[in-house]
Amino acid sequence: MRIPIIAGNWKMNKNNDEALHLVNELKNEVNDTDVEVVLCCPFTALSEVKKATEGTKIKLGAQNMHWEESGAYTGEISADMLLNIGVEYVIIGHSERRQYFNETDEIVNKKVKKALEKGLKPILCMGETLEEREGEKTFEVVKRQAIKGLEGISNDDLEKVVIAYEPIWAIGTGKTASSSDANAVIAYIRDVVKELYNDTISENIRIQYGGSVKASNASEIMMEEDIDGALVGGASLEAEAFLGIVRF
Ligand SMILES: O=C(CO)COP(=O)(O)O
Repeated sequence: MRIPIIAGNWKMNKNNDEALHLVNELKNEVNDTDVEVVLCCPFTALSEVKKATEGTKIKLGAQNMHWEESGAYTGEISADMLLNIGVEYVIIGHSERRQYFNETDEIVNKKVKKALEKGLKPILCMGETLEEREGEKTFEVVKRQAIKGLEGISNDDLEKVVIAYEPIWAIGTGKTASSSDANAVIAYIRDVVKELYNDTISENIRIQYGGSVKASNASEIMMEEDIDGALVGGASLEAEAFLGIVRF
C-alpha cells in the first residue's frame, strides 16, 4: 500500500510572516487526512514553519541542498543544516533548477546520494520539455533522468526516495497532462525502476505528478493507479486551494 504524498512547493514565495499566516491556516486542517502532507518552504522560513507545525501532521521539506558536506560554497545550504532544523524531505532536480541553475543529471545524482547518506528523503524530479514531448521523446527523457538520477543508490535507500514526474510544459501554465497520459508516463517510470531494481521496489516506490494541480483536477489525477500524490506549486500558496487538493 503506497501512502499518497502531497507536497507544496512554495518556490521563491512567502516571507516569514506570510509563511506563518499560511501555516496557521493549514495546520489544524490536515490532521484527519490519510495522505502525507509536506510543505517545501524557502530556506528562510523552514525554522519558523517547523516550530509552528510541531505536533501536527505537516512535515517539512526543503527545495534544494548542496551535495558537499560543508565548506567554501557561498550561498549554499548543506544536508546537515536542514536536518538540524527538522527537515525530512528535500526536492532535488526540480526543472527550474535544471533550467536556471544548470543542474545536470550528474549534479542531481550527487545531491540525491548526499541526501540519502544523511537521512533526508529526496523528492527526485523529472520531466520533459514541450519540445521533447512534441518530438515523442518523453519516455526517453524520463528514462535517462531516472537511470542517471538513481545511479549508485542501494535497494534500501531507494525506499526513502519519492519521484515526482513534472512535465515542464505543465508547470505554472495551467496546462495539465491528462490524467491518463500522466499515469502512462508514471507507470513507465515504475517499469524503469523495476528494470533497475526489482518488482517489490518498483511496486513500493511513490511517484507523484506535478504540473498545474488544483483542487478541481486533483481527484481525477489521484484516482490513477500509478500516481501516488502531487507536487503542487501555485495552488500550495493559498490555504483553501491547497486543502482542496489534500482532501481530493
Ligand atoms: O513545479 C511545480 C511543483 O514543483 C508545479 O507548479 P504548478 O503547480 O504551479 O504548475
